Amino acid sequence: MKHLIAPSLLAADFSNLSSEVDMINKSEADWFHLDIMDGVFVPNISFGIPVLESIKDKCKKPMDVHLMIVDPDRYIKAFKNAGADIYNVHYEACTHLHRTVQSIHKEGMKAGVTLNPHTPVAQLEEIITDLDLVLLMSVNPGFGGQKFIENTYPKIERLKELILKKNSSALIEVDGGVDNTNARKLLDCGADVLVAGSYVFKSKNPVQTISLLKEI
Ligand SMILES: O=C(CO)[C@H](O)[C@H](O)COP(=O)(O)O
Ligand SMILES: [Fe+2]
Repeated sequence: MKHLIAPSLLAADFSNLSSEVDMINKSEADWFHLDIMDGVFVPNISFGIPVLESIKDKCKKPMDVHLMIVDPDRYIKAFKNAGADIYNVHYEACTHLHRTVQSIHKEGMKAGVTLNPHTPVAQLEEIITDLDLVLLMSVNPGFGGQKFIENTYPKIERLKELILKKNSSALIEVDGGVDNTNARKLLDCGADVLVAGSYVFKSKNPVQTISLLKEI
């Protein structure tokens, strides 16, 4: 499978959101990556359901929603109604992860589980066959523009091994500090989806930057 690119709107110009969405629609990007932060699970607040609702009809590609919030179970239906296609919850925020994954699927969304940099992939051993996606954080969640954590490479390899061992079809997504210096190696280690925020939106030509990531 050709790898997928999911630009993170966290780094977009919010005063120009509509044209940023159009830019992604026109580009070779595969998904919209939407970072939801509640100021509790992570020390930052981003945007929420009303913003997604206002762009959902404009977004012509799947909406990959990354929930950096406590108790993500409470908002499964609300985000589904706001246009989410993929509902990515943090392992660290879920007490009854299996039930959460069931609820996400019941709403007709793909279920993703995100791991913070310190959380071992082995924590997913008993649930990996139920997942559509595992998102590995390659920075500590909460902010864009942070430095990529090098331990992500062997972590991808360990996750890939687990996925193969369990015959799971889960995709591996990597999020945080992704750019042209690490993308090739991330794909070689087994990543299927690359999230990129600052690298795309702070570049001179974001459409071209997305193509560059896509053609790696
Ligand atoms: O989840 C996130 C932060 O918690 C963002 O998706 C991530 O940081 C992308 O931004 P950048 O590419 O600038 O690191
Ligand atoms: Fe994210």
